Amino acid sequence: MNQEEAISIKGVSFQYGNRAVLEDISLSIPKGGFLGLVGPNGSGKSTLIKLVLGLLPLQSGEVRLFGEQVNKFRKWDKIGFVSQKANSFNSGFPATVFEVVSMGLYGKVGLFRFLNRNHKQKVREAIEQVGMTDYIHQNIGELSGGQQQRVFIARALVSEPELLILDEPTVGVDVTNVRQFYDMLVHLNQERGITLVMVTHDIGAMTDHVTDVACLNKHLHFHGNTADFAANQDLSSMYGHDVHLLTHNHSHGGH
Ligand SMILES: Nc1ncnc2c1ncn2[C@@H]1O[C@H](COP(=O)(O)OP(=O)(O)OP(=O)(O)O)[C@@H](O)[C@H]1O
Repeated sequence: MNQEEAISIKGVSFQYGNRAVLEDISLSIPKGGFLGLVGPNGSGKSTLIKLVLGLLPLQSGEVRLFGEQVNKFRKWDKIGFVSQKANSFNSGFPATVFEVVSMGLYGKVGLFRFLNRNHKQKVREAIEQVGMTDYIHQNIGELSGGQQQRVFIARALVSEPELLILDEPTVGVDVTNVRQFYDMLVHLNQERGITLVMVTHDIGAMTDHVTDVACLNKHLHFHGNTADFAANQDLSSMYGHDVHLLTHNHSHGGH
């Protein structure tokens, strides 16, 4: 058992009915890492995340969180999760940014109206960490997709997690804001030391920011640092990195 690992996955296979979707996955994420988990539609990414979060029962293999087996793990406030379906509030939803982020403390304080000064300060700090202080009293439904995602990250941050798992957080975020969004994640990772796992299709922006990449398609095809991923021509083109290189060259005058 290694206490330096936030997540340790060993020999995990999973099937829905008799259909195998994960086969013999072994992958560990050190504390302080920033992993991008990539793979095509239906490759098993969400299934793997659900197994890590204890939302699906293990069929074979082992998952440990901070050294503890997932089925015995109890310190769920160490782990934040933001799903791709998070930003689905309509414009009439009657809750402000402050109220939505406060919900991240419900596990601790029971009800919103019982928030004490210390809790309110934590809520304000989480909102500041994601750069949304100017919108603190605005209704969540009136914000853009990218702004809503920031608010959901603040809600996950308010209980001061050590590990944050993000499932396709840039879906619905427009291209110009994606880079800022990644910059914010890098800040959380480097300045706050929060371990990040990010499931994404967005290979281009992702490889500029994460430290490690895992490529999943039922099997784990690759796990290593970003430079090794980029240097592997077969993997890069299979998982879309060539698209990024073309765009990159173009933005430097098409040389
Ligand atoms: N509850 C379920 N019952 C049966 N099959 C499922 C279930 N959930 C997912 N699957 C199937 O398992 C496979 C893996 O799904 P999963 O959601 O893990 O993939 P994914 O990589 O997250 O996909 P996407 O990128 O499209 O979100 C898919 O073929 C999917 O149809």
